[in-house]
Amino acid sequence: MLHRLRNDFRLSIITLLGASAILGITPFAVLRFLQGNPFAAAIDLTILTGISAGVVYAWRTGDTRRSGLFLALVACSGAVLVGFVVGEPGLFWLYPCLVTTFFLTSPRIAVTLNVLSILALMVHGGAFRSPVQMWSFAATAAVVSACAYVFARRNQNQRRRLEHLATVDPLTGVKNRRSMDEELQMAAANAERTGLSYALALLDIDHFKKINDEYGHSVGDQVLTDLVTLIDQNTRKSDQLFRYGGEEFVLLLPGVDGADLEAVMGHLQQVLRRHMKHPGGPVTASFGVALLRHGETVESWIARADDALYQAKAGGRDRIVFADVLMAVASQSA
Ligand SMILES: Nc1nc2c(ncn2[C@@H]2O[C@H](COP(=O)(O)OP(=O)(O)OP(=O)(O)O)[C@@H](O)[C@H]2O)c(=O)[nH]1
Repeated sequence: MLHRLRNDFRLSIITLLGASAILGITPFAVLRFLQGNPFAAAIDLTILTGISAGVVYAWRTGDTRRSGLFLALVACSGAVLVGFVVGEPGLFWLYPCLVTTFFLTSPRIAVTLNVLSILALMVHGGAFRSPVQMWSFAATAAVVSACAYVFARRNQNQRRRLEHLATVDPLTGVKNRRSMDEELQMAAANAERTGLSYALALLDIDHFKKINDEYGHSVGDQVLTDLVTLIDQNTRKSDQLFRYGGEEFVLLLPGVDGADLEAVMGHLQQVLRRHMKHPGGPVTASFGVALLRHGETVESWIARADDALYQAKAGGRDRIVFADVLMAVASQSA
């Protein structure tokens, strides 16, 4: 439970806001009932039920996007209803809601909800003693919303930048090993569910250390970025390339197997041979390819591709070894 709270920002916000709302609203529900206003108490109780349902849904399904939106809707409509029924004292409840919406849903939806809530109270008008009070309320609510919007946009941009830094290799711009782990797990789960075939090609540039040593690191870096560009230009949109480490890459190919897979890999090898160069001549790569087996773990899948790559290197490099046919395709002379 603590692990989920620590790793899922929106779930932790939903839980915190849910708990605060329950603690904050419950005494008012009781008070309003005791003061002889059962209608207002019933509204508070409905809001509490809605918030609790949203929190439970978020925990059960992990779908914090929908539950966040639902909670923002409950909070805003609840605050507006309280304003209608209780009048002036009820208006104060809208302020925490105007801020909360930005934590629960996207800034654009939050702004829309906030504007609609403020307008609803103004059009109804019953909660205000005078037009001056109504316009003061509108102005202060708009300022609170604007500040929360600026803060939320900044927060969203920073989170996106952090996500990018954590998942993308800065040199080549392809996804890094961390994202690869997630994508391969998703591929394995999808294969179990739909029966779609998935191939994994482990690709390693040959004698890369020599290129670095003889021509410098910047030439080595250029070879790495050239390789990524060439693979990007010569694979399907659904294929995904990851930097596995150093000069090693993983290419994930969904929906291809058998002779088609051999053709795709053969074509890729030809393209790299023809176009990948350094100042001293052509650059080649070795490939280990494995198809995901039924019920196989991602670790075993990678290990089989790694074994195949090892065979390709041991067999003389610049070749493709398919783990599944246990046969080296000696394509050096092709
Ligand atoms: N330029 C550059 N070099 C890197 C980068 N990451 C790793 N390397 C280098 O890649 C080289 C990998 O060398 P090895 O593992 O010996 O592999 P190799 O020389 O390609 O030999 P084989 O794979 O057996 O053909 C090392 O010299 C690393 O310093 C990088 O981002 N840029």
